[in-house]
Amino acid sequence: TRSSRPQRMLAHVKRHAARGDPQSVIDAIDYFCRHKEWAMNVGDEKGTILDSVVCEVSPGAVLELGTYCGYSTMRIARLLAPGARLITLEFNPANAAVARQVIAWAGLEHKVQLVEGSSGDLIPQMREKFGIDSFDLVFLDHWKDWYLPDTRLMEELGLLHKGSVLLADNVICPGAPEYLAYVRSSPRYDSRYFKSHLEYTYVEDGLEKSVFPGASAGSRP
Ligand SMILES: Oc1cc(-c2ccc(F)cc2)cc2nccnc12
Ligand SMILES: [Mg+2]
Repeated sequence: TRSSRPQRMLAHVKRHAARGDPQSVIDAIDYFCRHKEWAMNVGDEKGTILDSVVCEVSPGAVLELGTYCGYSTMRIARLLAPGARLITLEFNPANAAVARQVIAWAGLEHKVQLVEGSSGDLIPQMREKFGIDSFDLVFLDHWKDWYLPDTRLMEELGLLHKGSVLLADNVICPGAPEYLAYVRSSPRYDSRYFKSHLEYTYVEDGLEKSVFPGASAGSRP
């Protein structure tokens, strides 16, 4: 049967990127998506914003919702300090299989834990299964309808601490209106929009960065 786009992307990485060199893997994927086949990686333009937020937060524990082929997983993992951990959740087993190979080609598998399944099922297991107490940074890049319910779930489970940062992709295209309304209106978040473009296109899109000021904020004094 015909190969999938993620499989063709992986083949391109193996042909053009150097093992153990994350930047060359990132560059190969960007080349593939810009010149051969578009794919829904966060991309180089929004990726630069992601990089700057990761460096600013310098997180010890990161959760990524939506791995896809591992592009943003690598962008985050390559910037993590020794001992820092990135857990990435992917719903689609075929995509997860490709992502594992991409992450391994970059030599970043020791910094990343890729877990297959739905975020709604896995988020409640973070403590017991992965020994995570709370996340310093969460990158939301899965199905837009799940941004808000998953955020509420993380709040309720106490997985966000004072200063935890939520960074959400695609808040304009495809769009996450309910999520945006929530983080921008709730006294519980300081939210800021980073205007950019949909990966590899001139269509507007952007990232929303929302800092969780702490569970007490917004509740009655
Ligand atoms: O970055 C993204 C872009 C798109 C997407 C698809 C088709 C279009 F026409 C426009 C945008 C979907 C995404 N789904 C999940 C996570 N990230 C996505
Ligand atoms: Mg995206």
